[in-house]
Amino acid sequence: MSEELKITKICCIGAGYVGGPTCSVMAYKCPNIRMTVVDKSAERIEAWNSDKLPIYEPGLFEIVKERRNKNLFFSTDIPTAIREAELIFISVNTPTKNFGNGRGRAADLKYVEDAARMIAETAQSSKIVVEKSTVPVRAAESIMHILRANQKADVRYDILSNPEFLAEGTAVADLINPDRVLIGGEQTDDGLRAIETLSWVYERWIPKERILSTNTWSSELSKLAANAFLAQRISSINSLSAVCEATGADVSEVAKAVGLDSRIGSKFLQASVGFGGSCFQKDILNLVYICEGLNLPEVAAYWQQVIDMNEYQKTRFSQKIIECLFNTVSDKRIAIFGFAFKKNTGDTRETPAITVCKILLEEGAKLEIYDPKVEAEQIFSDLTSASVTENPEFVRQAVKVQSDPYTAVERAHAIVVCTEWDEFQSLDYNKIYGSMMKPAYIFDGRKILDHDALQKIGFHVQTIGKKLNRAGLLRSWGQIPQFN
Ligand SMILES: NC(=O)c1ccc[n+]([C@@H]2O[C@H](COP(=O)([O-])OP(=O)(O)OC[C@H]3O[C@@H](n4cnc5c(N)ncnc54)[C@H](O)[C@@H]3O)[C@@H](O)[C@H]2O)c1
Ligand SMILES: O=c1ccn([C@@H]2O[C@H](COP(=O)(O)OP(=O)(O)O[C@H]3O[C@H](CO)[C@@H](O)[C@H](O)[C@H]3O)[C@@H](O)[C@H]2O)c(=O)[nH]1
Repeated sequence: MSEELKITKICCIGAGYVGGPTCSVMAYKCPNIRMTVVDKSAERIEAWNSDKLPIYEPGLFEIVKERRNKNLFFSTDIPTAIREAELIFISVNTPTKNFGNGRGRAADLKYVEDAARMIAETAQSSKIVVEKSTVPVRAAESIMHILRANQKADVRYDILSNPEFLAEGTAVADLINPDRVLIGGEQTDDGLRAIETLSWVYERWIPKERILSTNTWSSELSKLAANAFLAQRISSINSLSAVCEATGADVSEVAKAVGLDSRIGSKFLQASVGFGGSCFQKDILNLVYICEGLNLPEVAAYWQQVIDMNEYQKTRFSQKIIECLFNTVSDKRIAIFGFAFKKNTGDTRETPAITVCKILLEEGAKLEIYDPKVEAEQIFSDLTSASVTENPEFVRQAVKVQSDPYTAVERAHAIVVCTEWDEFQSLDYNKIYGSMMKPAYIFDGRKILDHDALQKIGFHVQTIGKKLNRAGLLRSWGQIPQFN
């Protein structure tokens, strides 16, 4: 790599779950590159510059503390950061559109377009612009149009696609040691040179053989495809969890037996209450929308089924709770253990806990919610949103957020585990049993608890993909049984 390809200043537009951790790790691994992460939200930037970062990720605070104000800067001064940078990551949100054409399915690219326009207005020198946000196939073309239509003399732009594959809760580890880095670009001399330049940055800490380059459209589609494949595995095992509950098979045993086939592999076969998070549903809906637009209805229907199965699983689990509690939860106290969409994050976007709580609230339950990382304000904001209730005041009265699991379970009829936080495994369940109403129920939506031990204490335990109730199992033989 020649010296001229070296990058010394990078700007990242969007200081969210991707922009923040990605640039922090880049700053940590590339002390000679000055990273400036900008955002239009002054509140978010203030938090990145404080001791309470706006997102929780294991190991992130330590890295930020080490590099902040050395070669890692968080700022709202977007024009200056754009002007100074040689390479710009666009890492803004691309939510599902909630209006107009493609409502509920297409990705809303307005933030990406805003970022591209800001670059076009501000840049006074040539830039490599890198699409890090997850976007529909051919979105780079739109960015290119905007930039090139507003190009000043002596300013040129190269556009790259460099999707991010980090998972929340393990973002720092994923960024330090990724399975692969994907860089898509134009297959021209200029395009290949831009790919080489971005690759040079990643090569500061990632072995070159893990850096893959493709054409732009393959790179954009690969990101949607990877998420669709991962979510499809979860929906597949979740579909089988229903068969297990109806037959006496154990989904963990099935997943193990299936996953040991090296052609299938063991990861992402953990049956659960359903997948959540800001990406899987959004990206598959986007893929479905693209397929419909390409007049490929069979392909669209195939991927839509992954989402439909996930909805089925969340509803099925919630219905099971109601059925087991004698078909009524009206005025019953139910402790919800975990609200985040997975452990080790405070993120609640598309968390299955919202669906479970919504259904229980509609049936008149009183909820006592405990999550070690999600703020009460966030839980109330999620549960009073228009998609959950028409009556926010009713929800505020029916929900309490507790800062301690033992308080949450006092006089509760049931515990529902919605997130697989490790700490739920080491609670004192004898003490918990003592303070609950009887019969005391536990619904383990994450399959993390010791069900035998809980049953010995006296709990009635229900979980995903395994029938624990012996009487129910006997009843089920010779017929297609219901849950209990
Ligand atoms: N969250 C994840 O784990 C993850 C992983 C891989 C990829 N992605 C993708 O990365 C993208 C970003 O996701 P995220 O979770 O970080 O989103 P986020 O909502 O946490 O952060 C996006 C940030 O961009 C800022 N922003 C929006 N428009 C702006 C503008 N014009 N100028 C300056 N700032 C602007 C917002 O204020 C916000 O802080 C999405 O496309 C997402 O699909 C997310
Ligand atoms: O076997 C499994 C694995 C995961 N989940 C659930 O699936 C959801 C998503 O989990 P995960 O994929 O670990 O987290 P995300 O942060 O959503 O990461 C996904 O979405 C990101 C955004 O696009 C991608 O970058 C990552 O590669 C991709 O894993 C969570 O609710 C998990 O609890 C299961 O139910 N069973």
